[in-house]
Amino acid sequence: MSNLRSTKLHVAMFPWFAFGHITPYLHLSNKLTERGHRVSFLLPKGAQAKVEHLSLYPNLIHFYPLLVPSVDRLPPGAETTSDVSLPLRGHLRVAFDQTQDQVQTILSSLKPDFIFFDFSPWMPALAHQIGSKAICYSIVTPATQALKVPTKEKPEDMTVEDFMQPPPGYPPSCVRIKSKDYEIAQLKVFAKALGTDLSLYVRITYGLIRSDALAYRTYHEFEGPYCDYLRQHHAKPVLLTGPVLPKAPATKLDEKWTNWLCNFKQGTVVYCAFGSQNKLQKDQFQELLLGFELCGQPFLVALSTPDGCATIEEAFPEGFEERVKGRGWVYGGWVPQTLILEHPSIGCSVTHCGYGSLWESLFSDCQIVCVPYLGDQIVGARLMVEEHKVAVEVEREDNGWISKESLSKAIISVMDEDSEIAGLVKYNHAKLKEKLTSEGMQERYLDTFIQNLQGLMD
Ligand SMILES: O=c1ccn([C@@H]2O[C@H](COP(=O)(O)OP(=O)(O)O[C@H]3O[C@H](CO)[C@@H](O)[C@H](O)[C@H]3O)[C@@H](O)[C@H]2O)c(=O)[nH]1
Repeated sequence: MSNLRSTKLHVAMFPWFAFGHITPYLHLSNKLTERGHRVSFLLPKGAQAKVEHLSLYPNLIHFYPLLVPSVDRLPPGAETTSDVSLPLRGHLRVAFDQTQDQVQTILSSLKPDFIFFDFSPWMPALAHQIGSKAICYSIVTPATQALKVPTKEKPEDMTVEDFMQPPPGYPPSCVRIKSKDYEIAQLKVFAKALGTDLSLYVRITYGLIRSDALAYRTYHEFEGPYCDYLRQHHAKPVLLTGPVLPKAPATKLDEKWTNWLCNFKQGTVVYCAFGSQNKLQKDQFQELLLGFELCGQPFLVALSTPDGCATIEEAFPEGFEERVKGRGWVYGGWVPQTLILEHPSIGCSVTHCGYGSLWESLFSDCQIVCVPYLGDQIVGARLMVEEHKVAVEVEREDNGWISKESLSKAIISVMDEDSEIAGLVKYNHAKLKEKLTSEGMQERYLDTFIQNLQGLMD
């Protein structure tokens, strides 16, 4: 064992061509190289310049740029999901698969000990051919994958109806997909083949089935039963890295934000952001703003400009700016979320429950309101609301619409100090946060993760 522990690993990373995937893979790479291991990182050529500043150990993290082939209907030069609208994502996956020859040439010469991948079901065969182990490293909550383990011989045969029922042996849990039109529509997106491409479900599931081990960015203390269920169902090791959030930036929150936030009492400002991918329709955007207005609290909302509008101001509801002057700020760009969540005036995080934002909200002292959009975000919200009871979820209408009353009601329910639910989620959140932020926990998880990898080596 002591020999194994001193073995320095060489890990290759090949995440899906999306910054939401590349970034967490890079955060893990930093943690591996901090311990003296070596990382070879394969990514689209143009993406390298956008992320290499995140690499903390440039002497141990080596980037290998890939040329993303031009594929029918893909805009020229498209490399990542940021360059491609939702309906064309299937074509990007085709281009992603067509990098296989380049990937094979690079990996065959590197012969890493491990290859981490998520969306390339062909990777395990390639890895085994060159004597590497294939680790399916998922950047979303494992509870999502536990709910959707294939219960038919072929993942292709799974239907949306199959996903509505938890699979046999699924942990006793309230984490479920609800039979509402909106949630069913999200499942359909996941299960439907796009153009010539496999469905996302089939693509991911074959990766899970063929890999040597599964890895997740979570703690057993947060969603242990789902990890255990996956281990049992797939009959292979399930390794946990912990959330691996990057260290808070050394910089302080800019005056632009602090000057405004300082106008408000401690714990009163509602912060809202929906991650890197969500673009709302103008009518839903306006309704949400009216919901913030209605809740009566000060608010800082960072959302992208809705579809079809040139500026964020153009999308404001009639008279909104005047009415909320001095207590509401709607910002149409990128904000320093982790620093904002730490500001003492912030008292509530209204989040889409992307896995990164979910962890950041959990590690803050804010009350949490969940507004999930995509499949894994819905499951993440259920974990927070139904399982751990640390948050509330905004009620949607069957078709997915969120009314101003519904948003405002959810915010008031956690911000009104006299409300029973506010006290309950605050108490549970504080208890869970204490458990998840105990001294040295993240580093211990990473040490164990690496030992487990070393144990997988022949
Ligand atoms: O104005 C902003 C908005 C976001 N962030 C940061 O950007 C990251 C966003 O990550 P995440 O919360 O995971 O959201 P998305 O990028 O939208 O998430 C995509 O990737 C996630 C996995 O990482 C999935 O769970 C989601 O479904 C998928 O939409 C977080 O660290 C935020 O702190 C900012 O700093 N400023």
